[in-house]
Amino acid sequence: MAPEKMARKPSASEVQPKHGIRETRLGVWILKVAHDPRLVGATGRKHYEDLKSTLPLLRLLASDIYGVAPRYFVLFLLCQVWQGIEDAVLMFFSNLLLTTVEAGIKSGKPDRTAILTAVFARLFCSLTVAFFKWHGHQIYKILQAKVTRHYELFLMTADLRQDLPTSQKISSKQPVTAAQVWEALDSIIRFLMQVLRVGTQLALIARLFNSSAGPLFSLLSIAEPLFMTFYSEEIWTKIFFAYVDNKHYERMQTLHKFTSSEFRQDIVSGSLAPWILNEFRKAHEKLGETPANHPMLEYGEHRSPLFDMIARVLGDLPIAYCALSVLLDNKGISLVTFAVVQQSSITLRMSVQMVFLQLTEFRKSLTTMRMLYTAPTVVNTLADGDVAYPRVDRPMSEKATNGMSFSLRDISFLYPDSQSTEPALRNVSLTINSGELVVIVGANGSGKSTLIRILSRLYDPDSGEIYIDDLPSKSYRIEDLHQATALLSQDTVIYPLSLAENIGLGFPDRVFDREMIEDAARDGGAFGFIKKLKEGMDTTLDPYVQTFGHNLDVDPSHPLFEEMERIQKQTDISGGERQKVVASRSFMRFKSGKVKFVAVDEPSSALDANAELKLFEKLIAARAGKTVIFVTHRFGHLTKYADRIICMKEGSIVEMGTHEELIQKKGEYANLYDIQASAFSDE
Ligand SMILES: Nc1ncnc2c1ncn2[C@@H]1O[C@H](COP(=O)(O)OP(=O)(O)OP(=O)(O)O)[C@@H](O)[C@H]1O
Repeated sequence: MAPEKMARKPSASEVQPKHGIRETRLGVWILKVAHDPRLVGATGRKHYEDLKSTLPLLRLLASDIYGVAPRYFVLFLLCQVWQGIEDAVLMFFSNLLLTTVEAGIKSGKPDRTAILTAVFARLFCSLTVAFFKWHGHQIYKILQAKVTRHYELFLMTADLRQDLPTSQKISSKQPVTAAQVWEALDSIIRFLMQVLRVGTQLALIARLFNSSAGPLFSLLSIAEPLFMTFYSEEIWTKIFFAYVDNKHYERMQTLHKFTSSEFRQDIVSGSLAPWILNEFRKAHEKLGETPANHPMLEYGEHRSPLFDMIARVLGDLPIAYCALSVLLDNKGISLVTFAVVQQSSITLRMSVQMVFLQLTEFRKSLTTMRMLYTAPTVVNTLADGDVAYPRVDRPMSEKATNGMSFSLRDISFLYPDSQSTEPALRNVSLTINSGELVVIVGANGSGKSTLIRILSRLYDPDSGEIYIDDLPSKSYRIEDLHQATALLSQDTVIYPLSLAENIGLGFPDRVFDREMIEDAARDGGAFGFIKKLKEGMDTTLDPYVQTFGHNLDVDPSHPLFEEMERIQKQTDISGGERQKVVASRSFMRFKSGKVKFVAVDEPSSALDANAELKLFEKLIAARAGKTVIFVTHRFGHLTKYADRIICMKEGSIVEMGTHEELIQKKGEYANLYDIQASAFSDE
């Protein structure tokens, strides 16, 4: 079969500007290149506006960095400015030296003082270049460390102030890292210095030419880089997107995946190899000569030779102009100046090209900086109030001293970004009295944990109202409510800190109080196993370890290999022990004396029966002055202690009452209870 011709050189007909996008087929690829606004005069104004709007940003950035490291920033800028002008200065002194020498040769009487001065000036200049280069590097490293750390803290602060629903939104994820900020800053300064370099080189050339034709010559010197920038087909300076669009090539790539080991058992047992190879061969034949080179490589190929011809001629304009100016004007310029001007024009061309190459990066860097400064402006989803909790306007004798009271009025809630069509809570109305012990039961997904999260003000309902101690929950300072809440949930999170800190952070003000921490560890059941660990309370379970080895796998008995293994070794504890550490953190929290509401959401799934019983007993013993709500699947210990049991189903409360009342009712609760009870009676 004749190979299908799917690859052709792109022709004018293939280039279809549509919404500023040019589409080109390059072999098996389709390439879509965004229209470059630099080519259109009409957008020049927009560019100017853009640039104007970046000035306040640059000013903010400069004052920020100056605030972090004033001395290093000034030194860094000085080094950068020097690097921006050093080419022009070197060229100036070269010209001075050479013209002095030339004058001496011509007159037969060299001016020793002038030549020696010019030599020393040039030497001094070269030494200054080396000095600034070395110092510039040292200063760069120090400033980089200081600025990166400053922005790391800046971004962490912006991140950690977000509440739970806000942090879960894709739009509020941190778009930049501190390292990216430094890179952006570096590229902004490099770009500005490159512009300075071009400016000083232009000024030098105009001055060297020493006539009214100087500016014209400068212009001719930059004709070639300007042309190259505006008309070149360098893909990396453009915004583009490419994708493979060739069914035969796609088929070949798909079939090639069968060489991976995950399919080997199927291929061998099913004798699929001949079929795969045959299909691959057929697709190959159909693809024919169509190239599959990366579009970045293919793109420049379709440029017309005219482009190169024009660029070459423009590149020769400066030298041609010099020569012609000698012909037209007898005085002309000296041979040395001619050579220096020629050399300068080459350097200038390269500098101008660099400016345009760095322009895209400069724009990207400005965007990074804008994103950096918008990070702290993300508005939290949960409304913050200004009433202190506990309410100071209430006499101590009132019921608030027994714990937080809640009144939920017809609340409904669907998780933000949820894919579900059903809300997690639907029209829930409920009153929980101060000091009550409530147990919530219900099937998986019935909304128990969600109710706990709403009561803990981790989320706010979409509709309905919540009153806490007779005031709308939104009127309180959210931080106060969180300090008055101890949430012990099923998601046992161990922090990458020592076990002492893991427990101590229940009450951050006393995180270094070992005695208090040990006491909390005893209540949470963690003390026994922590004591047996080699490093006890100082053990860190998931420490930050970063190692780097090279060629160590050649000899696993090498002492360095053992060293690496020793450093990488991590301690782990069982799931139940993890739960005990987290429970101990809650007991530590109680010690702050601020806790008025304890929400316990199934924290005991990995605990053995004895440990679970002890945990519940300790929690119940600590309930004085607190409202306590347990979520559980296990009927028994808790349901019998409870003042009230709430039974949930599909986001709604279906039953409420004491254990006896609900059993008599023979409804949802009795049904769930019977299923568990029958498991034991059948044995
Ligand atoms: N973070 C979340 N994002 C989106 N949907 C969620 C999220 N958490 C829970 N849901 C959904 O909300 C509903 C209620 O879940 P919830 O965790 O409150 O149930 P539950 O009764 O505690 O269940 P379980 O007994 O399994 O712990 C479920 O349909 C669940 O899929």
